[in-house]
Amino acid sequence: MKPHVVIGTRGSLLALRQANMIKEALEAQWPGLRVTLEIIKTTGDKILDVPLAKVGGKGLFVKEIEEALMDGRVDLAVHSMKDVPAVLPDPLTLAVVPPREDPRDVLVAHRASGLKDLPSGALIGTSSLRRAAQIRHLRPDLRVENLRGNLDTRLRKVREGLYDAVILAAAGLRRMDWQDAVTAVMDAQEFVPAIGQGALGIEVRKQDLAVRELVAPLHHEPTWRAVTAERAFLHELGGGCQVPIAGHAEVSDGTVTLTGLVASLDGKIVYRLTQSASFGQEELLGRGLARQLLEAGARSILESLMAQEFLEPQRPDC
Ligand SMILES: NCc1[nH]cc(CCC(=O)O)c1CC(=O)O
Repeated sequence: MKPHVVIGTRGSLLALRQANMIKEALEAQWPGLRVTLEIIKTTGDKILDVPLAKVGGKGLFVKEIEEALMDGRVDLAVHSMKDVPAVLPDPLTLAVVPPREDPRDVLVAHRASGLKDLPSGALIGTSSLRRAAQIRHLRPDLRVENLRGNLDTRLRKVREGLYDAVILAAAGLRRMDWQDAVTAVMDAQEFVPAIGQGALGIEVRKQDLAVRELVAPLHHEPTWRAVTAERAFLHELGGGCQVPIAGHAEVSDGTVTLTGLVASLDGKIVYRLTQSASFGQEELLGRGLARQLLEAGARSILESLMAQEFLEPQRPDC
């Protein structure tokens, strides 16, 4: 057995927490194994004052970590699946997807019990086009402003009253043990989460069989099926962070059920479909749902967004 493995991770509190969860799981599984963390600063961590949709390049939060993997500086990378682009560099692979945390979005509000009772004109902070479009669709009377930064920064800005509310992933708050901040949990059908939200992915060198064997016990098949369907959907749409795309799959009784959504930036147009398929058909399910949404009208939304000069195709979801 390999005596020592190095995990590459971003340096945010959430990324470190997630990397430590995997470190602890590996150490519990393999007594005597030494696991250390190597913090890597990514482009997404360096550029904080620009909306994610306008920061260039794909795999904003993963690229530098993938380089460290390919150089052999680290042996595995722990990512939030929603930051991982649909296509990985050839020498690397997603070896393992551990059990998913709550995939839903939550509202953290200053003085309200949910999205429905925020006063007209209330200011919502989010950097995600997906969240902004869905807020505007449900509550066109609210104001949405770009807000980036790590979880702790965003929570502080609501607490200090700079925003009336923010939308965050339940998973991040739960992993940090900050779920007390949650005002309301959004229904995943009504407010569709990001592709891969709540799931982690462990990326490794394809050829590194020793590391693949070490991480194999952390794999969770149902999560893998759900995330595979969601990512096939994203890939077929050719989309990412610069378009309001959402996708959420659930797994039960041999069936995967996928809901996909494409919206216009202003939230006025929303295309949403739900479909099921049997185990083994996850890729087809995701691709098929994407094609149906494109036919239904999503194609014209995507084309007009791609035509805008600051946008480029194939970017990660956020
Ligand atoms: N965009 C940053 C990011 N990447 C993953 C999570 C949450 C954890 C997860 O989805 O697993 C978050 C924070 C958020 O969106 O609130």
